[in-house]
Amino acid sequence: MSGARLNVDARIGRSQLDVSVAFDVEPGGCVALLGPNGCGKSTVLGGIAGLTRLDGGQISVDGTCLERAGSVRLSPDKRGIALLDQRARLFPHLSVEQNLAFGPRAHGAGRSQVQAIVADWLDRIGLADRARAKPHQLSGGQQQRVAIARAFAAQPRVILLDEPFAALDAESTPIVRQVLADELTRTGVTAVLVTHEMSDAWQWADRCLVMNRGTVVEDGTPADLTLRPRRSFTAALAGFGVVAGRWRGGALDVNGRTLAGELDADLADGDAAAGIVAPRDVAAAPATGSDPGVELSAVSVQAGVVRLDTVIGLAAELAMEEAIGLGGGALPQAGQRYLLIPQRMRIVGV
Ligand SMILES: Nc1ncnc2c1ncn2[C@@H]1O[C@H](COP(=O)(O)OP(=O)(O)OP(=O)(O)O)[C@@H](O)[C@H]1O
Repeated sequence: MSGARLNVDARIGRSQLDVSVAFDVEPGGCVALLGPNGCGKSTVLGGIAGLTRLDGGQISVDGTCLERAGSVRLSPDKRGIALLDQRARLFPHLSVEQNLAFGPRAHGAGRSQVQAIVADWLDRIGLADRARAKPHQLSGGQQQRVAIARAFAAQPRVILLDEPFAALDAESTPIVRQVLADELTRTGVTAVLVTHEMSDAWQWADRCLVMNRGTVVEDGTPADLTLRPRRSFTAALAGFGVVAGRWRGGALDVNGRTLAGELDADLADGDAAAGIVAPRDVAAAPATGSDPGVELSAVSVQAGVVRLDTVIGLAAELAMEEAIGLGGGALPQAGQRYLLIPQRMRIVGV
């Protein structure tokens, strides 16, 4: 099995939103779709899988048209595309082995061949001793492993992954991630991944598309988006501090307070804007009588680095000693007020 080229040009009208995206995925590539809730990511996957009808555009795999709005429309089972989402959606009345046998049998594999494929998969997902179990007798993580195996056993040309780990607990997540990572590497299948985690994009995707209100607003490699995000949503995903305000008089106006920064977007005076700054580029000082500073919303410590988050979205990272010095002998606490001074802020569109 190896990946196919996927061409997507999908326009789908929803009551609240018009979704319109176009992108290609190289054979064996993985594109991540990121974006706020309700921006249309799952709708795009539904369009590719054939679950949602296109109102415009077309979907092709290796040059073969699967759907062209208003003319061609292949049913989901004829597309060679697997969709894996948060819920395993196994056939509830079939055992694990029968679920796994479904795809190969539909592809016309003979009895002994199907048995061999199923045995191989059971082994690979570590569930050989649960072959006869029904889905409801398995944990959520085990069901998701079976769902991954069932999807790959059908030898898809493209796999669509819609937050496949979102419903799993902390114990199952690494196991399921490993199974999926192994299969993506082994098969080289072309993939589209919907995720809310930048770390997933780093692990799997060669390209990321950030969507907002039905369209792609940012497009780049995981490194591009992490090093130089151009939208406030992407910046927040990448761990930047983000301060919302308006671009006014050549600076960012945050509730009447002015923050200086380098403009990195095409903004007109009065437009909604966001200041984004890496927390390590923000200095902190005690609030003074003349400047009450901002309220800390959270204080967290990781590997000796203290992160101060504020109610306006600005964040600072300090060495432990510095933070204790700032707090007068103890770590600063949420609810206290400090001055946070961005050294190198960029101002982007929201
Ligand atoms: N079956 C449907 N029929 C009509 N509208 C729908 C349907 N499913 C979703 N929508 C609407 O389409 C829009 C996009 O939803 P979609 O689920 O694609 O967003 P999303 O980016 O995947 O969100 P999330 O991150 O919350 O999963 C929303 O306004 C949603 O209410």
